Amino acid sequence: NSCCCSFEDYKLTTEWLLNQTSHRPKVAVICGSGLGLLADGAANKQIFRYQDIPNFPVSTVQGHEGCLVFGTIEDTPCVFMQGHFHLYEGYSLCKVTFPVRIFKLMGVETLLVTNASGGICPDFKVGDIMIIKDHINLPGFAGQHPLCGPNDERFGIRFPCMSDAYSKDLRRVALDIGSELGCSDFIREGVYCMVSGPNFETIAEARMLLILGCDSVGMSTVPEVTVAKHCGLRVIGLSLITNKVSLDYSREEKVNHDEVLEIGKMRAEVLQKLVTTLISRCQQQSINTH
Ligand SMILES: O=P(O)(O)O[C@H]1O[C@H](CO)[C@@H](O)[C@H]1O
Ligand SMILES: Nc1nc2[nH]cnc2c(=O)[nH]1
Repeated sequence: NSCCCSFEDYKLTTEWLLNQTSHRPKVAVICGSGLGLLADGAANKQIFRYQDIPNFPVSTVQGHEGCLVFGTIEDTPCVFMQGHFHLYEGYSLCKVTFPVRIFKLMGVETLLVTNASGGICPDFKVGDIMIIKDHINLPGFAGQHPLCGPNDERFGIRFPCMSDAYSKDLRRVALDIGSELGCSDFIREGVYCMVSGPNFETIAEARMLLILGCDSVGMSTVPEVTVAKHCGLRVIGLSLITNKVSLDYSREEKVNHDEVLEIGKMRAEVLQKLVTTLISRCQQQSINTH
């Protein structure tokens, strides 16, 4: 379970990208299932397919295009991952989180993670956008953790603090933008729980997650956020509630991945507006605090 990538692997990929592009991103955006279109608003785009980037994993899931897109949003240089990686694809957590350390070495300061998740909180509706306030690393409890193995001090310390994983300042900015855009009635805050997948939850599992304090559940994001915090990146997370997780044996609806992607399309426009405004404010905030 220890890391399969050496510092030289990270360096090689970083140097390859720095030689191929003149973009020097400050914000990295990870686009979750069906959310690759978040990159559409960027100008001066330069696109790399994952399969052409040395050491990069490739996307194997529908709704994950498998492209790294460099570009600018207003004046902020950004990089978008159209598709990310999951344990259930058979990747080690070292591979799942590989791009985060590349971003760090390229000079990125802020990571904006997005994903699709199932709503556990009974108040949540399909199409809600949940600003991630905190997470529960369920695979981590069982030893599936991206920081297991020898610690590389060049990235961060052995025992990183995780009590402030999601920037309080950026969460407030995201809430403000939501209200400016007139979306307050479907913007929420909550706790995201990662499970390994690939099956969706049984009803008993969903009930357990509710008792544990989870507001939504998905199969990603937590490893990337953990590695990002370890290496000192600022993190903000948005989770699109694509379905309600069944907590009741009498409910007949059955969740499927097509429905997850469909809700992504439905909320595409507003999510894109939220993300682009957030990126430009992130950068202003970072300038003001330096
Ligand atoms: O977390 P992302 O990849 O956005 O997508 C979520 O949706 C997929 C299942 O439909 C899983 O990959 C789950 O993690
Ligand atoms: N585990 C899990 N992942 C999801 N991704 C989108 N919806 C869901 C869900 O209901 N459960």
